[in-house]
Amino acid sequence: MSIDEKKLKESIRLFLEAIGEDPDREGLKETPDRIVRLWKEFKSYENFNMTVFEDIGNYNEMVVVKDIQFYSLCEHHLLPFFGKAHIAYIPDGKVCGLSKLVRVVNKFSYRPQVQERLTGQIAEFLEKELNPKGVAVVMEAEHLCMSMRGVKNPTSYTVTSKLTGIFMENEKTRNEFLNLINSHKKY
Ligand SMILES: Nc1nc2c(ncn2[C@@H]2O[C@H](COP(=O)(O)OP(=O)(O)OP(=O)(O)O)[C@@H](O)[C@H]2O)c(=O)[nH]1
Repeated sequence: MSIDEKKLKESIRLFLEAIGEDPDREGLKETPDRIVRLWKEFKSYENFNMTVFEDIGNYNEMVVVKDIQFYSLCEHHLLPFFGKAHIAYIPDGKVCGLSKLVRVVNKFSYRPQVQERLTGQIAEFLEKELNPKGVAVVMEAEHLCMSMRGVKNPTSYTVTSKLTGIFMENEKTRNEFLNLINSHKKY
């Protein structure tokens, strides 16, 4: 669904009034339009071409893209949660463009979310698009709803994971993935 610009602008005005602000004051009068632009940008991450390649020689080992910075919004407070995603899969005859793994993360991140669902959606999408031997997704994130309000605990972070196929079945494969994402070497 696309953004209902009129409704969004009206609701931002109402929201500002409800928290005791004057939506017509200098600093706020453009805010409804800015928020419309922001949500249009977020929506734009939903669609992209999942380029895949089948000419990959005999490559049938793990592909890992780690430390993917992501930003999402907790659906309970609409405050950001953000951190790093690590994705691996073992191809079965085809791979995707590496940037597409980042695009998949963005596709599901830029919407009201919970971290557990987000992690699962990324893994399910890759399963569907690549039919690999298995997918592993680990996400580590700080939730501002726990840092800047409520329990006010900025040192804690949340780790979620979704493993499918060979990553679930084979301990050696799972450990290889965990070792790769936990090594701090860049090259
Ligand atoms: N699997 C794999 N993909 C690569 C490698 N080097 C570059 N790529 C990816 O090749 C893909 C080409 O995808 P296209 O959709 O044709 O190109 P694009 O529109 O420029 O893609 P974006 O980078 O997503 O903007 C990109 O996802 C690159 O990240 C590589 O060594 N292995």
